[in-house]
Amino acid sequence: MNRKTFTSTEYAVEELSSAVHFYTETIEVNGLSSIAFFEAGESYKGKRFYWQNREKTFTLVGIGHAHVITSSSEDSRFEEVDKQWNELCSKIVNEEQDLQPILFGGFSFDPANHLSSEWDIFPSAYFAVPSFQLVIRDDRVFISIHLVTSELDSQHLFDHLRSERDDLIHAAQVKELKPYAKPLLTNLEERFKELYLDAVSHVTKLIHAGEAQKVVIARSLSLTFAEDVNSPSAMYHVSKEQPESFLFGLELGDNLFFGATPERLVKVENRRALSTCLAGSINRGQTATKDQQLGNDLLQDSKNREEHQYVVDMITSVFKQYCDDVKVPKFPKLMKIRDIQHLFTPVEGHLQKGQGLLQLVKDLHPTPALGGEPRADAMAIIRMVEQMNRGYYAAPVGWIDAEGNGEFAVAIRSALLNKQKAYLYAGGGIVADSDPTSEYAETLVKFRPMLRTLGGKLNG
Ligand SMILES: C=C(O[C@@H]1C=C(C(=O)O)C=C[C@H]1O)C(=O)O
Ligand SMILES: [Mg+2]
Repeated sequence: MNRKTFTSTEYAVEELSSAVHFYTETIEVNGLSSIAFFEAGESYKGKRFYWQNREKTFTLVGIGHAHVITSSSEDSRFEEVDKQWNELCSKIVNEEQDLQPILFGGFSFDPANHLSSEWDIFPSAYFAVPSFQLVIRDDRVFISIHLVTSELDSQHLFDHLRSERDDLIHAAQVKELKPYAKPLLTNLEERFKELYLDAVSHVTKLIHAGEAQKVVIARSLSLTFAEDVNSPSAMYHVSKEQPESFLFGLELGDNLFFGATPERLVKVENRRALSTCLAGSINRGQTATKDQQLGNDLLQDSKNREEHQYVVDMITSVFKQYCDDVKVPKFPKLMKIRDIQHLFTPVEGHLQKGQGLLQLVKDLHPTPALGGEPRADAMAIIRMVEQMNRGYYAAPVGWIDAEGNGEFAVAIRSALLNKQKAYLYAGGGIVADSDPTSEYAETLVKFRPMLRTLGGKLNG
């Protein structure tokens, strides 16, 4: 068995030995709840993941690790993940199967940020091929087993996995999903609130002085609960809170990084690439008329249009390097989700030969929706003024298959849960005209879905 040994911060990059084989087997089963399956894998706690796309046409759950791919590199993590994944795929034994194994995981926002934080055990890239993989695609449910091994007699290992798979399916089918109680919150702290307000006003000055055009500044909340909150209940609640979003959950040790994000970074399906420019925000209205009025105000607001346009220009220019037939609508539309409305512009194109999803992720991250413009200046300013480590917040999270299809979302509207503690993150795009109190108010709205998920509330 090819095992990796790593300490909390350093992850070894291992070459796969030539004797390694990657065995897979997929069966189709009758209806199964994805959350019940995730929960059935409780003995694999710390080694599970969950994903559902925005359209709800694709759900993915991973239990256990057949193989882990990580990187602690600052500048070649995307290439390392890509290379190791391609190498592993070349070891697939039974390739004729329709359903290929999937690699799921995420990257940190800024690997050059070395501030010690709640994210310390997360490497700059962390991906896994699950031992047991559930895929629900267009209402059909598939369960796969994956085994990466160099043992000559792998048959008994595989038989063992088959019987575990049957137990997982059985547990997920017979167990009634109990409506989990919301966690009981005992403390909520706005971390570094004053620092955040100062940072926003400082950044507007830097922008006036020509140091950058846009910089996204974020802050965080720290929550404490009466008891440990488990991952299945967190995933259950988040799936109820913001249906019009990508749902994701990624366990590592005692942590669950999870959220409900409306923002797609990039999707590749049969060489067609899609991205979503999302930036510019306003509240939802109390009535339909008021809501429409707010939406129209947002569409015409020059500060928000400016925040948005940097994102459109940047994503368009990356797409033009990688794709043919790039299409970008001239004007943004509204994306309305439960608590907030955003300006959004879809960008699409046809991937050129030799280009792939992870290369696009590398060049797109961070877009000016989460970093700023120009990118390098904005990142330096964020490192200087934010006084926190974003960890995986605002960074790419998603999956890729053996054919290079896959999708990455931008992990906003998210939280890091660790037993009795959770950290929530939210930010906003600062431009020359930004005002600290309205930016603060915008983050309050962006915290709402994860706060509700975790049983908390903030006024404002
Ligand atoms: C930074 C966040 O959201 C981003 C910032 C937005 C804005 O400032 O208008 C809008 C959508 C996102 O791209 C967040 O939710 O934390
Ligand atoms: Mg904004």
